[in-house]
Amino acid sequence: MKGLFITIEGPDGSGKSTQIKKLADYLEQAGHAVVLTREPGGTKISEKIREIILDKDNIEMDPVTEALLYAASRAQHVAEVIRPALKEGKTVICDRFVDSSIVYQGIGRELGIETVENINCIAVKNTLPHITFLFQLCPEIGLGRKTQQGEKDRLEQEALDFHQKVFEGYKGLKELYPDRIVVVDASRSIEEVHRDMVMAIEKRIKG
Ligand SMILES: Nc1ncnc2c1ncn2[C@@H]1O[C@H](COP(=O)(O)OP(=O)(O)OP(=O)(O)O)[C@@H](O)[C@H]1O
Ligand SMILES: Cc1cn([C@H]2C[C@H](O)[C@@H](COP(=O)(O)O)O2)c(=O)[nH]c1=O
Repeated sequence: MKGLFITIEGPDGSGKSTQIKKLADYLEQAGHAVVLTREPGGTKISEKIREIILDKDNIEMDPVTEALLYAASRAQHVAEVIRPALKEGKTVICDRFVDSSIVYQGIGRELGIETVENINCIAVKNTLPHITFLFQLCPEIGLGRKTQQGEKDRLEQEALDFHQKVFEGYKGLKELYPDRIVVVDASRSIEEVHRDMVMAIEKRIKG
């Protein structure tokens, strides 16, 4: 794996998509060949799986099915987009990755971290992020930011209690993977958050 693999994680509405675009612009201007992608999604098959998982009609889905669908979408994404781009030395920035499954399915749906890690082991093999920005923002603010964005998807429709578990679950990730996780206070302005991310990336590249 020659390129740099960056992932952005955090609760719904914490500002990930906003920051990813800014980070991609910054890195492109600094001369990186950037691939910007997201999960679930990033390939034709993975986007079709996304439609099933996030269907606004909210058809009941077993948590194991949900975890396997996220992992299936990820397997295709890693094989078709992420791994080839990294091999070519590109910088991949991905909006969510395995950590989302650890937190949403492992903790939110209570499948357990180990079970979700095992499922995803097959999907990603050894393609893991070098640096993960972990956005911290309580669900009341995050979901509040999203209220103007139209109909809620299946996960966003979950009760506040579920989103609270996700928020708490994310807090524990730094302890699990201390080397690659950079915690970001996402309650600040867009520019302040961007500045922090640039500083962390520069440190990582120079280091
Ligand atoms: N730092 C910030 N302060 C205030 N509002 C913000 C900030 N960052 C993003 N927003 C706004 O919050 C909303 C959600 O942001 P964004 O779509 O980037 O979040 P997200 O984490 O990608 O959400 P999701 O995971 O649900 O897709 C948008 O309307 C965006 O303009
Ligand atoms: C990758 C992944 C995502 N999720 C959840 C998190 C969000 O609620 C949605 C994705 O929507 P977004 O607008 O693109 O953030 O799916 C999950 O539960 N498990 C995962 O592995």
